[in-house]
Amino acid sequence: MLRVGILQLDVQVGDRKANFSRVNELLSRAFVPSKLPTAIVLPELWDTGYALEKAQALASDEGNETATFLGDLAKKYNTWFIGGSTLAKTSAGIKNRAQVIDPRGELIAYYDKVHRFPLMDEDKYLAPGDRDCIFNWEGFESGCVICYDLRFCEWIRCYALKGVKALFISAEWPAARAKHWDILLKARAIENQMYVISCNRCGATGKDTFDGGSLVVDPGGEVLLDAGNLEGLWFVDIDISKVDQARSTVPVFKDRVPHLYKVLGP
Ligand SMILES: O=C(O)CCC(=O)C(=O)O
Repeated sequence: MLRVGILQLDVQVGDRKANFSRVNELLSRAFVPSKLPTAIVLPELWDTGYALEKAQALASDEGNETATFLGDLAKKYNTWFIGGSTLAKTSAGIKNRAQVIDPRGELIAYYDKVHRFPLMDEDKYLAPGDRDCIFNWEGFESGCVICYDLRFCEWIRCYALKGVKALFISAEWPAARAKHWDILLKARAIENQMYVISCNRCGATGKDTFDGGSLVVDPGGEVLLDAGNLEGLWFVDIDISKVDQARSTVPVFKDRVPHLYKVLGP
C-alpha cells in the first residue's frame, strides 16, 4: 500500500509567501508519524495562482524558488511532492510547470503543461510544454499532467501505453465546470485502468470559484477519496497491484486495434 496526501488549497493570488506559509501550517498540523504519506499532491499554480498578466514578475528561474521550498519540506517529512505547478522562467518563455520532488529533496522530473487553456489566456502568456512526464515512484511507472490536459483522452492514453499506473493531476478547475472534472477523472481512470490522483484548488478569487472535489480514483473507477470543497490535507492508501488486476480482468490493452485508429490529417 502507498499512502497519498492530497493538499487541497485555497490559493492566495500573487502571494507566494502566504501560500508557502499556509502549506507549512497545513502540513505541520496534519502530520503524525503513523499517517506519513509516500507522496503529497498540490494544485496547479498553488504558489501564485492565476495572475498571468504578472507572470513575468511572479515566475522564478526554472521554477527554482518553489522547487527549493518543496525540496526542504520533502526532506523534513520524508515524502515525495508530485505535481503542484509553478510559473517557471525558461529560455523558451514562461511555462506552467509541475514538479516531481523525491524524499531527498531532489527535483527528479518536471512537466510543462502541454495544452494551454485559452479561457484563462494561457496561450497569450505562457509557452507550451512539448513532452510527457513519466517517472518511477516507489517502483511504479507514474506520470503527471495539468488541469486542461485532462480533456485530451489521447494524451493520457499515451501515458497508459508507456506503462503508467498512477497518473497525478494538479488543477485549478473552476466550479462552473465541476461536473466535467468529476466525470473526466473517473473516465480517464476507467478507460486507462490506472489510478488517477488529483488535487484541485478550493475557495474563490473574486468571481472565480473553485469547488475542490479532488478525487483519487482506482483503476475500476471507484472513488477512494473525495476531498469535498474545503481546504485541508487528506490521506488515502492505494494498492498499485489493482492496476494489473484490472488490466487482466478486462484486457482492453490487448484488444486494441491500433491500425484502425490512424487519423488522416492533423
Ligand atoms: O477545462 C476546463 O474546463 C478547465 C481547465 C482549466 O481551468 C485550466 O487548465 O487551468
